[in-house]
Amino acid sequence: MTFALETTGLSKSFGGFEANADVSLSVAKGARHALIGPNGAGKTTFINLLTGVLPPTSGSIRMMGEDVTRVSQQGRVRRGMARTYQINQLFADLSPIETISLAIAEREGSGARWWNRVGKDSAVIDESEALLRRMKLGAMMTRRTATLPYGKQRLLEIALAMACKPKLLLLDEPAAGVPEDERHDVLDSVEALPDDVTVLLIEHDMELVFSFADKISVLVQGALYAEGSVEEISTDPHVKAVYLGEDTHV
Ligand SMILES: Nc1ncnc2c1ncn2[C@@H]1O[C@H](COP(=O)(O)OP(=O)(O)OP(=O)(O)O)[C@@H](O)[C@H]1O
Repeated sequence: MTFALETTGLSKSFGGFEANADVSLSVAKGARHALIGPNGAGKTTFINLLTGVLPPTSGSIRMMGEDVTRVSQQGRVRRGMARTYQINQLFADLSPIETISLAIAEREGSGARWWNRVGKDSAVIDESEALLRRMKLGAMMTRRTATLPYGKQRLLEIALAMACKPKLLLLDEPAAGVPEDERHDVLDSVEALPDDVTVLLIEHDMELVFSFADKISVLVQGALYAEGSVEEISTDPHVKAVYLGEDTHV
């Protein structure tokens, strides 16, 4: 079987400290896979290895069957990998429609040309508007990004990743910092992502993980600790003991 993503024995050491230890994880094509684990378990390090931000100490990464362990960050993006970040990294002075149109034009190889004739390429504008509506940003697409509610800014980050037309989307804590009254917009939008996009979600919000995932992997102290369905992981006494505790909002 060809997986959308497959790591084999992936390890990363910082000095003598092993942040990822022999992680072999397979994400099926079209999966809704969640990676959970306590603070400091090595989730962000793992994403940084997947995206090529950090080189692994050992092990390999395959994407759609191809070994990408030594492929650059840009090369992985070209092969269909997109990520969102834990920290908001948007252009504060642009509107969502400008941000997404620029990303789509860039994808189509006409970034600078499009920028010189803002608003003239109707195919780019149409695709941007459709994407923004799908991400519940339709009513705010012309506002300055800096003035959007925080939850909407997080949705714009996902829309920006989706503008690359990814095959594999890595979502790094999309609900982190989102106020309670905006959380459901994020949950709904993540659930409405297209079926043909494989999604690996890193998240502390267990309500989002349990409603979204068809498979969950648990990372503890850099190593894979358990894997299974929502039912299996949510009822596993060992996982509960090391991670979930009494409260599902860790
Ligand atoms: N560049 C680095 N140099 C040294 N140690 C690092 C580096 N990056 C991460 N670490 C350490 O590796 C461990 C795993 O960190 P990481 O950020 O990957 O965990 P995490 O599971 O994403 O945590 P959180 O849920 O808090 O974001 C931590 O102990 C961290 O201090």
